[in-house]
Parts: sequence; C-alpha cells; structure tokens
Amino acid sequence: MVAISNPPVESFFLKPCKQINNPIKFPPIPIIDLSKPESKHLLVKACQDFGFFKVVNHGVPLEFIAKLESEAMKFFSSPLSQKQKAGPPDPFGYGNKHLGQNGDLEEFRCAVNDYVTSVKKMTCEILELLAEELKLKSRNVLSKMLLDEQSDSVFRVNYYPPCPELQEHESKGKKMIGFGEHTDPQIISVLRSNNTSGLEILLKNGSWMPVPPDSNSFFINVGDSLQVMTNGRFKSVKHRVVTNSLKSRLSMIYFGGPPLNEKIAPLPSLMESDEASLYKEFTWIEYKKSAFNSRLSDNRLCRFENNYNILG
Ligand SMILES: O=C(O)CCC(=O)C(=O)O
Ligand SMILES: [Fe+2]
Repeated sequence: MVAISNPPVESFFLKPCKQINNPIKFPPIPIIDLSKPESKHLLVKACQDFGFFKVVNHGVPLEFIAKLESEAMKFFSSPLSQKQKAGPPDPFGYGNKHLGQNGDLEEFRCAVNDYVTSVKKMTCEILELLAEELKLKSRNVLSKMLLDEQSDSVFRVNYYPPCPELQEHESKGKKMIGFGEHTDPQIISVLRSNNTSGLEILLKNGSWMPVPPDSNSFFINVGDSLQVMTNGRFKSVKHRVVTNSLKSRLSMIYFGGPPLNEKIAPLPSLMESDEASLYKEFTWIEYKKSAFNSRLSDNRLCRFENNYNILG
C-alpha cells in the first residue's frame, strides 16, 4: 500500500516551551552504524532506552533516495487533478496499491519500488540483528513477518508546505503542529526526510526533543507491535512533526507490518520463566481496527494490556 499525503496543518499554536530562556540539554540520539558488528548491542539498547535511533552506513543506494525525493516533489507540485489520478484518498491523501498502473506516474511508481525494496532489506537486517542479540529462537522470527507475501506494510510520503504565518510567533518559542503526536502501530517504522527539521520525539521526562534532520540517514521507530512482542522491553516512542516557517518538509516512511491474521503477543522465548505477560494476544487486524477507531494521540495499546480496566 502506498499513500502520498499532505498532512493537514493544525492551525493552532502550541504553548511556548520553557526551553526558550532555559535551554534543555537533550540526550544524543543513538547512532547505529550497520557496517559494524557491535551494532547489535547498541541496537537493543536504543530500542529499550528510546525506541528510536538513527542508522548510518545502511546500504540503501543514495541514488534511489534522490530519485524518489525528486519524483515526490514533482508529484506534490503538480495540479490537484493530476494528483487525484494516483488513487482515491483512503483514508486521506492520494494513492493506493495500484499507484501508476494506468500509465500515469510510472516513474514515481518505479522510484517507490526501488526505494521500498532496498529499505525493506535493510529493515529486515535490523530486525534479524535484534533477534540475534535478544537470543530469540530463530533469527528471522521478526523479519519473516515483513517478508511474508501477506505482510500488511505501508509506505507513505508526507509533504509539509512551509508555514510563513508562523514566522512572527517563532521568536516567542511557539510551534505549529504538522502531524499530531502518536505512536506507530506496526512493528517498525523507517523514516527518511529531506534536510528540513520538524520531527520531535517524546522523552521519558515528558519533554519533546527535536530530531536534527539528516537526509542521508534513516530514523527508526519501534512500533506498538514490537513493544508488545518484547513484553514492553522495547518502547514504541511517541513522536510528532512541527511545521517550518521557511522550508517545506518531505518525509518518506516505510511501516513494516505483519500479515493481517498474525497473532501479536509477547514472544515466549523472550520471557523469563516467572514473567507475566503485560498484554493480551490479538491479531494485527484487530489492533488495526481498534487503532483506526481511536484518536491519533490515544495510547492505543492500553486496551490490550492485561491489567486494563474498562471502568478506568
Ligand atoms: O512526516 C514525518 O516526518 C513523520 C510522520 C509520521 O510520524 C507518520 O507518518 O507516522
Ligand atoms: Fe509516525
């Protein structure tokens, strides 16, 4: 599934953060060098401590990245009638599985295919390194869900136009939301953006940390399903995008998901003998339906927690 979307900018300002006169020192974002064998240990640590990390020496050809960026920019700057040919908005934006199959957008489709094939390979390598370091019973226990023909993975390209009206408020530390806070429901998300800032992740201490953009690297998020499969060891990190007053932001995200009927539950080979399962087992389709019926910012996993009490 391919979705190409122009996330609605919420035209209200976020409260200024205290940072303005009292800059917060943020922790460094873990950087994983995939060409180094010791990355396995750091990968697990990053998933536990942050649920988020940056990947360098990833092996995805830079020409695939550049080609997709230029095709996507061409697409977003084309007239609405042209963009609508990419497919009906479902649930929003443009595009579906059949992107470009009627002859339009052929080059865009090829660029998406090259990019996604390569990013999926890298993602599977990351999942296999994680499985090894976690001593799971087989190396492909996580990656096979993405490699399955029925894998419910999604690829989305987001375009955020600049918001010049923000400029006069920026000096007071105010921000405007481009994509509201949320966690990603799948197993793992792989984000690449142009060099425009905007992405922020929520730290355990409740502060939002801006992620400096790096157009040659990938940023990886643990998704809700991986949090469940690791019985809460890995954290599905909350994130959001704030708008930029001067520059447009283009991001491309591969969401690696399991097949619809896959059962999601803590992996037995990861659990200590006396460890209680924090989550009830569910299928990916059940979780997806429940997530689509909730608000973006809700903690969508809590309904599936073993100690969930419907009365609160
Ligand atoms: O556009 C971005 O940078 C992030 C968007 C995002 O978090 C998402 O599409 O799930
Ligand atoms: Fe996200």
